[in-house]
Amino acid sequence: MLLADVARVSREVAGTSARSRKTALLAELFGAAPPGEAGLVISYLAGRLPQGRPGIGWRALGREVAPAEAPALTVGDVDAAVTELAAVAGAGAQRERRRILDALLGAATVDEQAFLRSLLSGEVRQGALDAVALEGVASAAGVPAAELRRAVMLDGSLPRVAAAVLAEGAPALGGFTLRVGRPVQPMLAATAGSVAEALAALGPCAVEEKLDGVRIQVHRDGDDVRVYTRSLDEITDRLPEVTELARSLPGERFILDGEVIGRDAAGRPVPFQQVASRVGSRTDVAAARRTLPLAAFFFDVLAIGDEVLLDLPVRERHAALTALVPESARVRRLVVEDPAAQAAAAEEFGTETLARGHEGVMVKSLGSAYAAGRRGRHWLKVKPVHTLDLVVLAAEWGHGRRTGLLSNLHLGARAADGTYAMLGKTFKGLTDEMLRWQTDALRALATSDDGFTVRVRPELVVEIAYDGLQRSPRYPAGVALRFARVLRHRPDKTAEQADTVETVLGGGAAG
Ligand SMILES: Nc1ncnc2c1ncn2[C@@H]1O[C@H](COP(=O)(O)OP(=O)(O)OP(=O)(O)O)[C@@H](O)[C@H]1O
Repeated sequence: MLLADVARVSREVAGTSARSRKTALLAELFGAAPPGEAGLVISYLAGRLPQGRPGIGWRALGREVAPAEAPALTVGDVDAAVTELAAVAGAGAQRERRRILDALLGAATVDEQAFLRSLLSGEVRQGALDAVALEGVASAAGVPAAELRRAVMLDGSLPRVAAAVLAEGAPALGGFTLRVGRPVQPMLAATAGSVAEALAALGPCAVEEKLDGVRIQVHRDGDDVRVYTRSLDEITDRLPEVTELARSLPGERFILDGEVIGRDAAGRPVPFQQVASRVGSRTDVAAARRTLPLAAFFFDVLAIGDEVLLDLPVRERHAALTALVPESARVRRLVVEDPAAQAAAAEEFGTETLARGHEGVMVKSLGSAYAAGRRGRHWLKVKPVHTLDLVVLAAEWGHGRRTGLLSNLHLGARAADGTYAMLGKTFKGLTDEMLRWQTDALRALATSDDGFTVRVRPELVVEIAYDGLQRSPRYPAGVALRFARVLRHRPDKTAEQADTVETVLGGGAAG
């Protein structure tokens, strides 16, 4: 398929607000794409490169290259060039990348060049497009969107499922089922203001301790154990203690959902930052393990043997979990069959969980299924501090002790049209280590630098605490954050998972 067709449809989809029209445009494009290329087309439309972002600076991308007269470049050509770019390493890498880039841009028309530049720079990340693309694929392949959505949820990749269903039609969907070794999008939680509010909303429920660590999905198939993060990255090698635990359990094949935390000598949980830094470090895992051993606590089981448990209610999944995992490796929980009679006990469970140093509680409806990849209202988190996940839009160079470091962050929430509305700035809460880390991370995302402010691609998510909102005509949403402070960077989250202006204004933060 010609890149020109993808670039044209991308423009048309961005230019129309009617969802049905967007779906029709995409269905037509997917119908015309060879099934083998459909996955690439979807990725490009959403602004994603399957190879990840190649290390090309905005300067190199911005240079002028004489365009081709007529469109001839195919998406396959682009994919080959990006693969080549990604493989370049060693001395002279920059020159070699430039050569490949220039050849690619030189083969593209003016319109295609514009599309390629935004694709390679990552400026256009249309996360919202996946949902419409899914409907477009369903329509092009003649399958119900709900069935396609389930297959994508189980497989984790729309491009892969789309390629199969466009080639083989509905029968291909049966091939996508939960498999050990293929991570599934974790279920997410919404927020409740208090334990009482959560009980009132859910009825019979389980109140669980909410551990502030790193989410893990553990797959075991015989001796083969794999551990994935919530963004489905494999981290098996970094967590030998989890692998050992999984191998010791009385089941040959299963998928578990849980959290790893670190504990101090007194058994209290250590701050999240320490756990994240342990999980993030690839070097000398054995030494890191000695310094901070981690412990896994499971709260759900998604499959045992050939049986997929996702559609079973919490009550039954938990019975299966109890049979598989000893109490010492499960999160503590209180079953509340009768919310009216057990309100005080639930409240006390929450207070006691906080006293033991945990973040809050998770309240889960006993009758609910596991909604993978969804933030349903069946899991409600209750935390004393309200937080937001916002996207860094720019950062200002620091002064004094912070000279040479990117400090003051410009924070934005997702707006309905796919852009980001700035809600304020903050440099509070950042430790020296966080400043160094964010300076490197933001430099890699830079799109411009005027000596004061570095503008960046909107990709880095930070979790902030704030005291409330104040009216502010200077900001696009008409409000600004009061006393925002950074709690942590969230490289495990994508900008599409950040909070929206709507949640911020509604006061019901998702985080
Ligand atoms: N008992 C539990 N049940 C479910 N999740 C738990 C539990 N204890 C801790 N967690 C963690 O809480 C996370 C959800 O809460 P929270 O919203 O605070 O986290 P987050 O990482 O900011 O994610 P998000 O805001 O996207 O839900 C889960 O992803 C999981 O890592």
